[in-house]
Amino acid sequence: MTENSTAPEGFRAGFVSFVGRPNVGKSTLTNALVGEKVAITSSKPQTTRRAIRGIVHRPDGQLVIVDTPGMHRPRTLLGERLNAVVQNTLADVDVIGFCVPANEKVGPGDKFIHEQLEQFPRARKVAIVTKIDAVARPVVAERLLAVSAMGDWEAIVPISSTSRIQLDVLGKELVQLLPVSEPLYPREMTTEETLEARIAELIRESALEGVHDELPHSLAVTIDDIVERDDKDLVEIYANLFVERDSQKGIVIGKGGERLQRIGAESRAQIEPLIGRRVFLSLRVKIAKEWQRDAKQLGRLGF
Ligand SMILES: Nc1nc2c(ncn2[C@@H]2O[C@H](COP(=O)(O)OP(=O)(O)OP(=O)(O)O)[C@@H](O)[C@H]2O)c(=O)[nH]1
Repeated sequence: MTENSTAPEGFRAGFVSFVGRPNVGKSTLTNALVGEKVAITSSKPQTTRRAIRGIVHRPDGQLVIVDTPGMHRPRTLLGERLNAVVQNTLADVDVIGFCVPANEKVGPGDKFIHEQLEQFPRARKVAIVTKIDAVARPVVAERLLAVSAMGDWEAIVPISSTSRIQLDVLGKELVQLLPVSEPLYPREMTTEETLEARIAELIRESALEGVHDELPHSLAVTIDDIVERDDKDLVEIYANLFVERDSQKGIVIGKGGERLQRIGAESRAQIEPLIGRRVFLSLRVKIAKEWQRDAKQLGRLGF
């Protein structure tokens, strides 16, 4: 601590990343800890695309959460880029929270990811058993044992993000493993992402709601323009929804444009509180063929 320090003695700050198979609840956990909607959650796997930072301000420390996409074996170029993001992120964090869901057995997918963690010796490892609200206590105990048998952990913490069980305990455990440091970010900050990126993600989340199969990987949102009107208390947002195929375009738009309208209404309801203004939202659905495999297209869509 420096002479001018405003942080209390022993204050800690640093970077934490949650890893685990798709759908184990990493984004939901980030949101629950940060207390503001920052990462995409969806009932469909592999929807988190970007390293998003959520910042948890606690009296004892500051946790900067880097939310990584699910680690998986690359199949497309997009998959490879996601994994590159994961690699770069994990090489740099102080703590890795390895998440396994209480409502599924620890399996080969979990073991694969656990093995990858050896590449990051710098980070201290904590095991987190998520979704404990979804199972009976003996099942939680079984999972804790299985995780404990996998290796050495600084701590093993069972939690539920949706029922808010043990979140404070987890926060405390994570902070204790961070270096003693001044806060890294100002108090009022909860995320480092740009407003534009957050808006695009809210739209993407609404567009994915209730649709199935490979649509999650085949949907990208770009923002063309954000216009603040002088004559009214209104912000105009022009966004594009990119899909790969005609059939997917149909899914997004829905019968008579019904689904697209709902996507617009739902996104707007979330964007308005975010920017504190009334919003006019224009959504256009476009096809970018095979964009997942095309490096040029990926660059254009911001990956
Ligand atoms: N019952 C229960 N469900 C949860 C909990 N946390 C998350 N879920 C659900 O699990 C699903 C996946 O959650 P996400 O947070 O999107 O999972 P993720 O690990 O970030 O997924 P990817 O982005 O695909 O890597 C969602 O349907 C959540 O509502 C929990 O504590 N309890």
